[in-house]
Amino acid sequence: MIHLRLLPLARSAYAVMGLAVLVGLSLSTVAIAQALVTADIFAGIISGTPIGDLTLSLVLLSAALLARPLLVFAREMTVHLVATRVKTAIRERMLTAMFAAGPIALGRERSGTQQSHLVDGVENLEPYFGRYIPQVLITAVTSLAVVGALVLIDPVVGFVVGAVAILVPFVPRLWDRLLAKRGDSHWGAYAKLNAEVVDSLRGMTTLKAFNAARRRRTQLQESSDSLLAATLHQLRISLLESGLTGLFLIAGPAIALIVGVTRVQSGAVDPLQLFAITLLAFEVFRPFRELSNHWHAGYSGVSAGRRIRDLLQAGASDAPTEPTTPLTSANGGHETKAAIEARSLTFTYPHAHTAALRDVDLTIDAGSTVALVGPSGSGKSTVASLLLRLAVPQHGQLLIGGVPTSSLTQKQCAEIVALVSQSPVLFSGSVRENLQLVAPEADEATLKRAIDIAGANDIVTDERGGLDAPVGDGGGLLSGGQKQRLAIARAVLKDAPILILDEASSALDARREESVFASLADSLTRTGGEPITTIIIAHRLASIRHVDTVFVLREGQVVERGTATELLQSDGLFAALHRAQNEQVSV
Ligand SMILES: Nc1ncnc2c1ncn2[C@@H]1O[C@H](COP(=O)(O)OP(=O)(O)OP(=O)(O)O)[C@@H](O)[C@H]1O
Repeated sequence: MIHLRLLPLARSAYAVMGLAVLVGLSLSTVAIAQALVTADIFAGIISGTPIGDLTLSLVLLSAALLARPLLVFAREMTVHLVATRVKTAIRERMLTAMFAAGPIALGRERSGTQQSHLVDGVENLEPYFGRYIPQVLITAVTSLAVVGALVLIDPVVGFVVGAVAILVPFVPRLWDRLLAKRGDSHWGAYAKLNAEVVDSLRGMTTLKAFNAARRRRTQLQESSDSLLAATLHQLRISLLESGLTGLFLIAGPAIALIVGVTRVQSGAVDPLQLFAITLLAFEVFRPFRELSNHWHAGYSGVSAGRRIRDLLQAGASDAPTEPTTPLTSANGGHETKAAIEARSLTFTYPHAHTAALRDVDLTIDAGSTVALVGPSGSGKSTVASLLLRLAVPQHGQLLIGGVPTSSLTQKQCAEIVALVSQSPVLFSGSVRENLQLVAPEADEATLKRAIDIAGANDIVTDERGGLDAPVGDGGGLLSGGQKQRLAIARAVLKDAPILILDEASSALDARREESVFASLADSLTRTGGEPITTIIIAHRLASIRHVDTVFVLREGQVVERGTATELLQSDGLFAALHRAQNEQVSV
């Protein structure tokens, strides 16, 4: 059965799949030729033909025997080629779609599940596209041709064999729906187990700290049992189907032989032609046997393929992929690139019931330093996400340099905005590799300057290995504060017009935080000499007392704005938060 809706997943490999079909057909032609020549030799031997007269047939038989392994080799190579093309293209498309969809859209899908789709799911497509689909065409053409040859030898035998051959692919179709359901639940159970394993590995410290490893193990055991049950269910149906198909494949040649014998007895067929009938009947059903084998191997690919197709469709973002609005020319100069404005900005996360931001109006001048403060969940990080265009507002506008983010590409926004998030991600490798991720061309001096500004010199001491000091998996060899400072250095290196520090220094002690901010304020001008707009999202209010403007958010709305001194005097939410923090400190 061909799933037409999955076929576009293999569009980059259509030509190689065509080649695989050609090689398969050549292999079938050689097999048929071998059957015919063998039948000729048998008939010759039985009828007492001198061996010399069979020389040509013997040479042809030898040639067929030599050609078959060569063609099998060629088939395996083309299957590999199809697999490589399909897998590379799909993984590329999936990654592009996942990047386009962004963390907000993908946030509901577990990382381990995404990993299963990307790795094992795509791997499972190999037998489907590499072997099964070409084999469908090879089977149709070969069986039809051989049935035609049988009809030429004897129409009755030919039609009977043809009728049985038609039944072979149709009977198992009765199971297709059930098999699809079982395949889906098998893939679902597999992806769930994988997601739980990934979660457990990532959360190993937490599990140990809360003495929850045993409970987690029980959970994993349960998921593993469900996977086993789903595998066995699927296997049972597969075996039933294989058995039935196998029965037809044995019965087909047997029926051909029985009909052939009766035709010989009735004098309609020459007894010597019985060899050709028998051997050709085997060739009618041989491709079906291969098709059945590939079907079972490829079925996991069908279940995974459906999920992959859904994921690709979900990732089809409405974001422009080509810049339609050049930021600089539209707004006459570099400086304006860093100006930010929100007009009645309203945003609700997918599947959320309440808006994270409601009717927000704010203006941030280019080159200024502002702070977003407010209680947890008030919408501060959401502003950062929208500036990076991880989503666009449902109502109102967010403008960068006078251009709504909805008219900008994600790439444009990523070029303009450097974000240090609450939990920055470091990649396994050295300090240098992590920094060069954003500035591949940066020389030693530039890297060291960024590290200096971020106050991260203790990470690159000679004992650690300097810039080549390893950071460990996810930055596991660094302390929380060191990770944050390295992430700040990385953002500084990006040299973007807008820098957002989202709780970027929460793990630093107050004195070090102050010194990092002071050093940032002193040095933050872009390479071209333009000042950088800095947005600081912070809970520790003492650290933002020098910013130009403080915006106070509550339940998605800006409820206060002004300098820290003005806000303290007005005795509103900011002053209340400030008092609460001071009380905590004095306790
Ligand atoms: N990916 C998401 N999907 C659904 N809702 C979300 C998502 N991210 C955040 N929210 C919700 O949006 C609201 C604003 O969240 P946001 O992270 O912007 O708050 P915040 O002010 O930065 O909080 P904090 O100070 O705790 O970091 C919260 O109610 C939060 O639960």
